[in-house]
Amino acid sequence: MVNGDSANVPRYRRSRGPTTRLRVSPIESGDRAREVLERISIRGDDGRVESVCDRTRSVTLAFASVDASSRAMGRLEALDCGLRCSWTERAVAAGERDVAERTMARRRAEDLAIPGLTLIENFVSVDEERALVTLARESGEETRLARRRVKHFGYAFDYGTRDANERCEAIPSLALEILKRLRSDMIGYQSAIRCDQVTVNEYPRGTGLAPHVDTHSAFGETILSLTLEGCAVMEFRTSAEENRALFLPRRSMLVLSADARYRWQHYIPHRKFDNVEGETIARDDVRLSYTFRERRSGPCMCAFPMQCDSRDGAESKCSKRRAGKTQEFPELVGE
Ligand SMILES: O=C(O)CCC(=O)C(=O)O
Ligand SMILES: [Fe+2]
Repeated sequence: MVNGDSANVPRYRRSRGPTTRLRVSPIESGDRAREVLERISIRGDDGRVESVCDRTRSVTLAFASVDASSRAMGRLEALDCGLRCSWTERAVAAGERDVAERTMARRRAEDLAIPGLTLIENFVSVDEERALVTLARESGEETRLARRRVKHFGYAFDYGTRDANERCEAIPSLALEILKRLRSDMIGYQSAIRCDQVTVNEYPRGTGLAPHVDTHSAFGETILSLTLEGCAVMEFRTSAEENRALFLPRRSMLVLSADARYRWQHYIPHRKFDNVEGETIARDDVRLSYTFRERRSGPCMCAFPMQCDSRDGAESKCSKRRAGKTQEFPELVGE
C-alpha cells in the first residue's frame, strides 16, 4: 500500500506498465464508486481493495499486488460498462528525485538471480497479519535499539556476540503454526523448517537495518522473515559493486538459504521512498517483521568459508564480535 506523509499528499500519474493502483473514470458520485467496487471485487485476500481514493471524477483503487489489480482491470473491461481504467504510479515530487537513481528493487526474487532467495507473497492472510501484529505488541520483552524496537522469543538474541543462548518467553504458537505451511515446493528443497528463535523487529518509517550475514555458527541453514504492516526494500550485496534489491510486500515471507543465507549480506536502507521497478513507493509508517531461525548445534558446514565464523579464525572473529569491533549492526555503537 502506498502512503504519503500526511502533510504531503502524494500525487499520482498514469503509468506505462502495470502497478498495484487502478484509476477508474468517469465516476460522478460516491454511490457510483461503491458500485464499481462491488462489481470488480475479487475473492481472496490479494483481491481485496486496500484503499480507495476519491477524486472529483475518478476513483483510485489500491490492491495488494499487481496481479490483483490486473485481474480487476480485466473484470472491469469485460463488464463493458463505459468506465475506463488505467494503472497509476506515484508522481515523483521534488526532493524525491534521487530515488530514481537508487538500486531498482525487483518484485520477483528470481530476477535477483541469487541462489537460495525465495519470496512467497500472501503467505499470511489479512486476519493472521492482524493477529501476529497484536501478539508481537502484547507479548515479549522489548529492547530499544537506536532506531528500532525488537523483541525476542524462544532465545534472546545477543547483539554483542550475535548469537542466542539465553532462554526467554516462548515463541507464540500461532507463529509456529503458520511456519508449518512452508512446503518444499515453495522453497525448492526438502529439509524440514525448524525454528526455536524468533526476533520481532519494528521499524518506524525511514529506518532500516545494517548490512550483515546472520552468524553462521549461531544459526542454521534457513532464515525466514515475515513482513507485516508495511512494505520495505531489502538489499543484498557481496561487495560495493554487487548490489541487488527486492521489494518485500506486506504479508510476504522471505526465505534465505544457500548463497542468499551464507554469502550475501542483507540490509534495509534507511529511507522513506524506494524505487520499485521504476515506480516510487513510499514506505508505510511502520514495518513489523518476524525473523525465524533455528539455533545451530554443530559447526557450520557451508560452502563459503570466507564468510563463515565457524571455521579457521573463528576465535578471533568471535572475540572481535564480543568487543563490538564489527561493521554489523553499527546502529548499536554507543548503546
Ligand atoms: O526485518 C527483517 O526482515 C530482517 C531482520 C534480520 O535480518 C535479522 O534480524 O537478522
Ligand atoms: Fe538478518
